[in-house]
Amino acid sequence: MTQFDARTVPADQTSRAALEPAGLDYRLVDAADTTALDGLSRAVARGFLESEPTEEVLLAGRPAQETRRLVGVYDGENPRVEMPVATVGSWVAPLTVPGGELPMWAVSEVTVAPTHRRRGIARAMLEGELRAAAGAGIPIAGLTASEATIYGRYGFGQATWETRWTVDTRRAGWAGPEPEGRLHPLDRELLAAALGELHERTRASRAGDIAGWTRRWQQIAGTDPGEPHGRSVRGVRYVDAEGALRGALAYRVVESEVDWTRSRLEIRHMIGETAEARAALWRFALQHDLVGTVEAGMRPADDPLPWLLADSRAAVPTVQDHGWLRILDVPRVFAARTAAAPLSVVLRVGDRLGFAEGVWRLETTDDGRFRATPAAGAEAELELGAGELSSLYLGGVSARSLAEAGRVRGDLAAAARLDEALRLERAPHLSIMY
Ligand SMILES: CC(=O)SCCNC(=O)CCNC(=O)[C@H](O)C(C)(C)COP(=O)(O)OP(=O)(O)OC[C@H]1O[C@@H](n2cnc3c(N)ncnc32)[C@H](O)[C@@H]1OP(=O)(O)O
Repeated sequence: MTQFDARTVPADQTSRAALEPAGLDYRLVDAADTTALDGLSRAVARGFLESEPTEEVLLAGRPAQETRRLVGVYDGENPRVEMPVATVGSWVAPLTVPGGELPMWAVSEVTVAPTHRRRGIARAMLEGELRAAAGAGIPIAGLTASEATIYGRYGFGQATWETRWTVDTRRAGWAGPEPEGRLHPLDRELLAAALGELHERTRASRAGDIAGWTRRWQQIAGTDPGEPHGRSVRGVRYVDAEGALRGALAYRVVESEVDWTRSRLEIRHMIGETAEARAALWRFALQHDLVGTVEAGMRPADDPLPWLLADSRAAVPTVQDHGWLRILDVPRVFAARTAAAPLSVVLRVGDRLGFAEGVWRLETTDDGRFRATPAAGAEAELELGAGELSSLYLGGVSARSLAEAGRVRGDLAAAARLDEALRLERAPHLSIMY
């Protein structure tokens, strides 16, 4: 799928007008103007509590920034004129959905300077992003959030979750298969390349994943100059019995000063194209010498890890929201999705910003997809908000759970039918931060 270039979408005039009376200038940043680009990147680093970026770090960040639609909000009284007081960066990325792919407006780099917080700047920026995306015909937006409390108000809903594992390696043992392939150490440059290659080959197999980009792999592999622990990153690859690359692991070992045999191995990223590769990489981490604890974040909800261990209680999971989605075009997102069971249900969707608002008949087609059509006048069986509909879309949470929490209202039998149709074989999963 050729991706739409978000940089061609002009600044949203409603947001511009909302901020102007406060002396704030909301505008697109021209990435060819390196002073403006670096000013924005410095503001992003401040917003994300990072140290002041060096020239080398700014230079390394430019190629990725240049591909994004960057918005800065400028305060004319600011002594650093090139540094915005608020930022947002977006691009259009392919999002894997059950049965295909959708162009997704990826929202990132949302920051407001601590001196300018809670004056409605983030609201203007986020609503501006959604209007820009919808106006450009992009049917869904997505993001990963620093806090779970920020984005529900704009109609985003949690759609994928990450499991963080903490494993006591002494207790774990191994009950999984003995892989037939081989492991090889990789230096960091090769590791970045292997992660990028494997991600591109595997991302279509999990609903909720999106395409990566070069700098993301360089950051994970530790070759990016902005990575605080870059030089301590290590890598291995797994090749199958035929010699084909099937998996890669980026990790770091943090030495224990009190007991050298109880160091901590942090998994920064693990990709296995096959179950065998995933098992081999887990086994490598768990049996690493001098390691007492293995930690791994951003793992899917259905990771087989506990089943690979002799003692499943050695692996302790913590679950947290990870990927958030925001449906902008109800008929298009559902037409892109396959269904697990036949369905016909009427939904009333509330959306303060209007994009998903309405009464919709959601049904399945003869070719096993969904079809959403306006059904004004029909009696709604379920009522929910745009955020809840976005959470349900990938099948990662059930309508029945949301109904129990009061987030979906109406007929529980209709909620059960909706769940049957949205159900997936594999848990949806987003494997990177963006
Ligand atoms: C996709 C990403 O980039 S995730 C990264 C988000 N950024 C960060 O975490 C960096 C640090 N934080 C910040 O820069 C800012 O605090 C932001 C961007 C989170 C919020 O910016 P602000 O301009 O202060 O928000 P704004 O004034 O527009 O608030 C809009 C609404 O969100 C609420 N809100 C803002 N921040 C938060 C928060 N952290 N938690 C809960 N509610 C919040 C406000 O109370 C307001 O509520 P309302 O519905 O009653 O109007």
